[in-house]
Amino acid sequence: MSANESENEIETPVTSSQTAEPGAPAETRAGFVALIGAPNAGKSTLLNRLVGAKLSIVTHKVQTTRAIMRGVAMHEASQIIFVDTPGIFAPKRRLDRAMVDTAWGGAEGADIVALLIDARKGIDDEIAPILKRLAELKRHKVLILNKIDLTKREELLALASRANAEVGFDRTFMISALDGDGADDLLNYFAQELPTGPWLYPEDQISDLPLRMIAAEITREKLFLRLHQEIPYASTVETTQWKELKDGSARVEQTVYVERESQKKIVLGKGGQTIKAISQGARQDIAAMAERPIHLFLFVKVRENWGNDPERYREMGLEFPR
Ligand SMILES: Nc1nc2c(ncn2[C@@H]2O[C@H](COP(=O)(O)OP(=O)(O)OP(=O)(O)O)[C@@H](O)[C@H]2O)c(=O)[nH]1
Repeated sequence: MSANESENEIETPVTSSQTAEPGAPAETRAGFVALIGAPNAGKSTLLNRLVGAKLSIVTHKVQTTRAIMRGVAMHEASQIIFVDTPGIFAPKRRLDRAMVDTAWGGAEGADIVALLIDARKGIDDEIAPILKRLAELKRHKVLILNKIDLTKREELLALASRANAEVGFDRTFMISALDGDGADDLLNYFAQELPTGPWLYPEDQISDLPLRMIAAEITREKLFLRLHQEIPYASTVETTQWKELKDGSARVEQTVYVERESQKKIVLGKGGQTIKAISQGARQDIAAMAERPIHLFLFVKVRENWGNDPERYREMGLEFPR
């Protein structure tokens, strides 16, 4: 483990304007799909199918942001970024209830909102309030009835018409996330419907992107636990490198962005003590999350006006510009 304040050895994070690389198909599309579903509706199963392996790791959710990146699917010339909006379902604790509006904010920022329903369960007490709220949401909306392998056709049709009577979805899909039935149609649809524009993430980072983001969130948490009085909320952490090493460990480089030189000094602490302690705590948690030993390198950089740069937020996929 080491903490380093030098800026020279670090890769420059790739910005979205750089991601429309030569060789990429002419008309690229990219956007956010908010996948909402009750626990056990089959979200993870569906995402694993659409995005591919490596996703299971992101079940360790970080509940501090409005929308949580769950994975990125590349399909033809489209980059489909799936986000989760935790807290929409079953807000039991008071804190959760307070988070519900925030969670819906995540859905509002997405290009497409997709509601996944376990067709066997139908519209129960959990789903009914979600439908009500979705009806008011002015967004591109999609209904996905899952587990059709366990459901009779008549029941599916009845369920589809009932849900559509309430919400008026732009499209309804009937799928089995488990055996893959209907998954390709869904992927084609998302790929076609997202707005045209450059990809938001470089292709070679996609498989470990969720890991990178959760790792950044862990370090940010350590930073704020220690320095919340001195450091403004706008400060942030980005994982700039995640490299799997042959011995099964990973080398992770992160940059802590602050707005002023004086804040950089605070983050570093006397003789680098503060950043060392932050790094140590973060390394342990990242290693536990990624289930492998981690070599963590932290850098501190001053970036003025960071908080006002919406492009930055979008690039992180966590907060949507309004
Ligand atoms: N038969 C059948 N089972 C499915 C299907 N999709 C998911 N399942 C099963 O339903 C259960 C829940 O699936 P998950 O993908 O873990 O559900 P989830 O919505 O991600 O659940 P949370 O992580 O709690 O939000 C698992 O046992 C899956 O195997 C399907 O299409 N058919």
